[in-house]
Amino acid sequence: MNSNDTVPVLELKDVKVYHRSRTGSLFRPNIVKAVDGVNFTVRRGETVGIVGESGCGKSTLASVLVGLQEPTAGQMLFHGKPVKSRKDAARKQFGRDVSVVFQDPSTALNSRMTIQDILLDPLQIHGIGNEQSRLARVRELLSVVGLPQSAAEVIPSQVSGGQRQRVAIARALALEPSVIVADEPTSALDVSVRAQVLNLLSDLKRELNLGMVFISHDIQTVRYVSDRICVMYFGKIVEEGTATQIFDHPANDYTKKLLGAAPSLLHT
Ligand SMILES: Nc1ncnc2c1ncn2[C@@H]1O[C@H](COP(=O)(O)OP(=O)(O)OP(=O)(O)O)[C@@H](O)[C@H]1O
Repeated sequence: MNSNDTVPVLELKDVKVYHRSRTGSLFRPNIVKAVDGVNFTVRRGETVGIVGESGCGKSTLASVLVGLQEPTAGQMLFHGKPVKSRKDAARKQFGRDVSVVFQDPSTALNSRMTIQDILLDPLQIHGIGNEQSRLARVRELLSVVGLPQSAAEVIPSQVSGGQRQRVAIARALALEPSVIVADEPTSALDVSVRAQVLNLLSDLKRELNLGMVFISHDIQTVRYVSDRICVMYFGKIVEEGTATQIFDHPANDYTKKLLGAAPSLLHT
């Protein structure tokens, strides 16, 4: 870890995301506290897992972390500085530095573009290099995620689900981010390829000194990849610790319940 790694790439301070629910009346709306006062950090070189049941606010938190959702209250810091509105100049750097891998690569990738064009897209949008260097970067990205060079020529539906998620990971890496937010990245995949994709993410984190936010409803999967685990319940982080602390000495009743209900690794 060098000195830059001591400042979190992303930090949330008492972040809240509240929605008006469809129930309730105009005068007395019901408020859904999707994220309710979350403090969170992620640094380069660490994987922070966020685990909790469906509806606890994981995806909302992910969308705040990648800049898709403005918090109702609280603050997000990027390399120690507040991230302001979408028009803020720092947002461009933010867009390069924080990338996302979604649950389902079938919907996350443009089905009509070749894999080469999918990987060229972020490089072109950010005006990186020339045509030749961009094509070289595509070849490098394919190799980094363990895909054959021939994959460049085909469209996403012509490769397997696991390979499609590798394409999504390659796209997330294209701009050399500091942090990747992976929201249920293995849940839509066949059980037989989940461990391969998890191992790829862990290897990339180590080799590229990435920060990783790994979000899943499955505590065993989170344990497999995470250095630190945050347990989420009804919009709040109710417990945080290393995998050993959480698994061997859970302090919170909800964590204990999650552990009690945890199915065997990677098989949900
Ligand atoms: N735009 C919205 N309007 C109203 N309620 C919302 C909105 N977005 C999310 N919610 C509610 O906020 C809560 C948290 O949702 P979120 O999708 O973040 O949870 P989650 O833990 O990711 O669940 P899942 O794993 O099922 O996606 C849920 O009760 C959800 O219904």
